[in-house]
Amino acid sequence: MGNICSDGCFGMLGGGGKQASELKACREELKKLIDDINCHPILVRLAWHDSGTYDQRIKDWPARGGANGAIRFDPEMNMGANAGLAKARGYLEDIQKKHPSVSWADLIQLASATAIEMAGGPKIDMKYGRVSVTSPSECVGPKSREGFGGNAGLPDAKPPFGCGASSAPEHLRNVFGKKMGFTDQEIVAISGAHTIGRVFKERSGACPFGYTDAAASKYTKSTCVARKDNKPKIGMAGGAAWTKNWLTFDNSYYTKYKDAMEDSDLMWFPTDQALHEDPVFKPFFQKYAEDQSAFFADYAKAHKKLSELGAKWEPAGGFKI
Ligand code: HEM
Repeated sequence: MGNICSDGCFGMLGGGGKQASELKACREELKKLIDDINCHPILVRLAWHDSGTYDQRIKDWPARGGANGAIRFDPEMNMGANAGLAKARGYLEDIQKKHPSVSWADLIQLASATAIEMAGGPKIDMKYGRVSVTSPSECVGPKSREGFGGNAGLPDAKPPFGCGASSAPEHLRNVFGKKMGFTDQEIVAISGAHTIGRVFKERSGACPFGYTDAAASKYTKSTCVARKDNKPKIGMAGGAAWTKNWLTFDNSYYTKYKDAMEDSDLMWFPTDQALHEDPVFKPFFQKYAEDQSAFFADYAKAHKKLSELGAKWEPAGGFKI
């Protein structure tokens, strides 16, 4: 019989103490921030790019990368793949100053999980207690990942792929499989995060749409409605999204991919296309299109895994809030 206390008992016994109550206070502040300025997507991206440096082939912390808060320091923040994310760090800075016992690594992951839920996505079974790195010298270098040309092995949306892969499926498996330890099914599930968010000319440069109404796509102008509750506000106008309701977390990334491929005001990268063309990815893509609850269940598991990659825990095993 499994040990039912392996993770959860810290939470059940009130483990984490002051940190747990401070994290709950942060969560309330995050909810208000997200509701006010609609920054759900950029918070999700910040957390994924903190975790996304993780390399399972490296054993030492923090050299192995992952969810350790290193993205807040310039050596990582200034990597090309992180363009635009300093804005999200700024949002969290004020909250962290008010709650210094909460680690940056935890705050970043809490913000992302809260953003997913607030956009209408699944509740993620998160745990906390991640230790944060404390200085820029603990960041991983852009070229530190064997087989990857830069960005600590974060993915490229289009060729040429920094790992030398000749196709998008091969690139996804190099990044998420070989480096980070995800299965093919988990790759398809976690990619569904693109059901929210946008691409900006000024950040990744991966689309012609940029800041302001003048440079926005049809679906990202300040008059557009994208939230699940249909509130008429989107935060900053501009960029282009994968879905029309890009502040709502649902399975439209899978159900409406043909729209995204055909409509020049929507985004669909070769790495998105790989998921419905590769013979092993495709059945999972179809399953998530047919069954939103299956997507939510698998997304929540993959997101939890991503949020814990490379982390060092205090107390050991972490705690629930
Ligand atoms: C499959 C590999 C992936 C590639 C190639 C990729 C690429 C990109 C690119 C180019 C952008 C636009 C950034 C900008 O211009 O501001 C973006 C945005 C975004 N990505 Fe990904 N991504 C990948 C996987 C993921 C994963 C695993 C997640 C989360 C779990 C994620 C979450 C997001 C979110 C939420 C945004 C929107 C950010 C915003 O609106 O500010 N992506 N991604």
